[in-house]
Amino acid sequence: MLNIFPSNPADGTLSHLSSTLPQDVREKLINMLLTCLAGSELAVALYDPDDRLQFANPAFRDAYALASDTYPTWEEMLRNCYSTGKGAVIESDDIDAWFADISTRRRCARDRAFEIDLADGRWLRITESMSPEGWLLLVASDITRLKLNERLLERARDSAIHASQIDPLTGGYNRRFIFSRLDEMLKNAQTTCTPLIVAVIDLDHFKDINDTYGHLVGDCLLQHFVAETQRNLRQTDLLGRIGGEEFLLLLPETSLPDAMQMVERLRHAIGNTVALPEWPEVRCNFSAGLTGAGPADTVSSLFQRADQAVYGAKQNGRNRQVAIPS
Ligand SMILES: Nc1nc2c(ncn2[C@@H]2O[C@H](COP(=O)(O)OP(=O)(O)OP(=O)(O)O)[C@@H](O)[C@H]2O)c(=O)[nH]1
Repeated sequence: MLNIFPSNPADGTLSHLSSTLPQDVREKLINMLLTCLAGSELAVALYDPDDRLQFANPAFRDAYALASDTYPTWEEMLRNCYSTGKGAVIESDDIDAWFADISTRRRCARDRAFEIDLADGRWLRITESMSPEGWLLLVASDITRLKLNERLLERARDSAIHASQIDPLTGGYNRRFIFSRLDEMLKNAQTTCTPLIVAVIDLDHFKDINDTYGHLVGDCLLQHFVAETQRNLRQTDLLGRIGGEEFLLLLPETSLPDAMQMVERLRHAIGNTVALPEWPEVRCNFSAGLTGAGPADTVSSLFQRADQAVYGAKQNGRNRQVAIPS
């Protein structure tokens, strides 16, 4: 059934054609249009006001897995896609609920555009135009290449973000990221008058470990420290590597005594476990310097105080913590 031109076309273009062009010229034009559509990569279809397909070119039939002699309604066509797994991909466990949702957007605007993906992996961008009588023209172009480029760009963006935040050796946060979070957390703590504890943690005698066992063993110890610490942190706490064997730990909404208890637990847990089974004698001891954020603190003053505290811990014999209140 081909019924593109109703007996009294009200569509502007068709009226124009019918009123000004002789019958034979009109037929020639229509034939030419149909020939172009038959060979076009654009998928084109026309639905009548009852949403029944009245015309579809081969590209459209191919996209929606429609046999050449079928003229289903829009809903029949999509239900067929759903049940056969061909044509348009419909990701839903409940096809009726899916139709209820999608129907709220269909035929609501004269022109609209959207994207769909097909079971064969292609992506189409569809534009719909509706005539005043409710005839719906669909034109779809293949945007698979664009989509793939978009995916590549997204992946590149994600790995750039990852690289800008993550320390490649330990997989923990890097210096830039942890300091930017410290800035945010400090502002938040000062605005909300909630406590924030900052701890600088420095592994002890790390040079000796490198010198005795080699750099790779030192690397493994750094990885072990980060993994073990992260395992012991709350979700809101953050650890970042700010130097070779130096780390910054941020503990929001924590009092200084609680933070000291937590760091002490961590120091025992890490120092008492065998980090590297091949070298059971190698232990991961650290010194820590803690301080709390005050109302007048800046990132720099806070860090300097925590750094001064860790220096005190080193001076006092290492493998311990020193706290300087805000
Ligand atoms: N394996 C390894 N070593 C590193 C890395 N970054 C820095 N280092 C080493 O860490 C060591 C730090 O030495 P020091 O600053 O003297 O500190 P320390 O030996 O731990 O001494 P204290 O801090 O005083 O206990 C140096 O030998 C650095 O080469 C790294 O990514 N991997």
